[in-house]
Amino acid sequence: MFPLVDRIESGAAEDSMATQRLTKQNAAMISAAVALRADRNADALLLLLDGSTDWKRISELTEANENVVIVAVDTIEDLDGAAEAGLKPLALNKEKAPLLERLQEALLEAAADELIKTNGEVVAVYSGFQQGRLDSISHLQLDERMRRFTVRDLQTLESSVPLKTIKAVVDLASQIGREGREGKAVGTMFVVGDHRRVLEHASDSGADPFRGYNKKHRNILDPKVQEDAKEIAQLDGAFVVTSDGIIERSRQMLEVSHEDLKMTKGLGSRHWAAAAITRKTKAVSVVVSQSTGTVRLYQNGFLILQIVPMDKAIKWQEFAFEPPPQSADEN
Ligand SMILES: Nc1ncnc2c1ncn2[C@@H]1O[C@H](COP(=O)(O)OP(=O)(O)OP(=O)(O)O)[C@@H](O)[C@H]1O
Repeated sequence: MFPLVDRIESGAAEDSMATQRLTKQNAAMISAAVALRADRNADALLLLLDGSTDWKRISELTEANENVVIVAVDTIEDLDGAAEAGLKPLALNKEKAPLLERLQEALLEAAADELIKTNGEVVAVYSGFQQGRLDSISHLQLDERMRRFTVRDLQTLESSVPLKTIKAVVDLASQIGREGREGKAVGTMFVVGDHRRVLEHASDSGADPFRGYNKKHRNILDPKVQEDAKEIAQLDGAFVVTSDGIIERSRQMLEVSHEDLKMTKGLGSRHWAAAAITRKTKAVSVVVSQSTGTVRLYQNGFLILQIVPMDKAIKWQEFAFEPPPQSADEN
């Protein structure tokens, strides 16, 4: 009659799974957040948890049958049973990332899945200071500028490249645009799909660090490969990616004429090349602007999507007090 309970119990018994205990403290914090959500009439409640838990109990505590309750953990396995309990499960795949990055990713994913509006309000509960102990509640007002293409937007592109690949590339590009590398803004380009024809218009701009590796180590859906790509994105040239997500080449200069293209003023040669290659081939290109962090996606020579980055996430470790410059005092 209650297969859900069985599943939670058998799941919790597996050693490999991370769990979040529902202590009295944790339950009290969740109840407080539920009250705050109701008081503020926020769109959703977000529980950022360290692992699997008693989803049925969470569902009862949060009155999930009447409200949008998002439960975010790092791995999909830990969410087993959450959807059946009436919760909205989100796998972040951001293990060991700083808290704010996980929180931001949860909000972005929730907006992309249309669980919350990009200008909505969310009450979030999370462990801000001590793992496993829900000690913090935030009432967040999302920014109008939080734009991320929704899955529906992307589906219009699926004709030439599978949605899974485009989503992974756009996610990676958005991260590069938002985070840069070692404090510096980074611009880059990914040309995805129809790679043989793309390569007819490409030449090496330098030694290609991906060359010679087997496919497993070039799969852009793999988080480790994404980290490698972030490093290489600092170098000149484009990534050429197959439609199933394998980085075929990196550091490629594209040579394509763009005489017949119409483009927004102010965009430079990277953007022109990105648009032009999608005119000559069936590829989709995803460009990160170094100057603004904006991600643009081109298909058939046209701009299809534009994702303006959210305000950069605050990183605690980068906080350092700097006295105001002398000249400011003198003015
Ligand atoms: N044809 C091309 N193929 C691949 N990469 C290119 C091409 N043209 C330019 N780039 C890359 O783009 C970099 C920046 O060029 P440019 O400033 O003209 O581009 P942009 O479109 O204004 O981009 P951004 O907004 O990032 O500054 C170059 O250093 C080079 O790495």
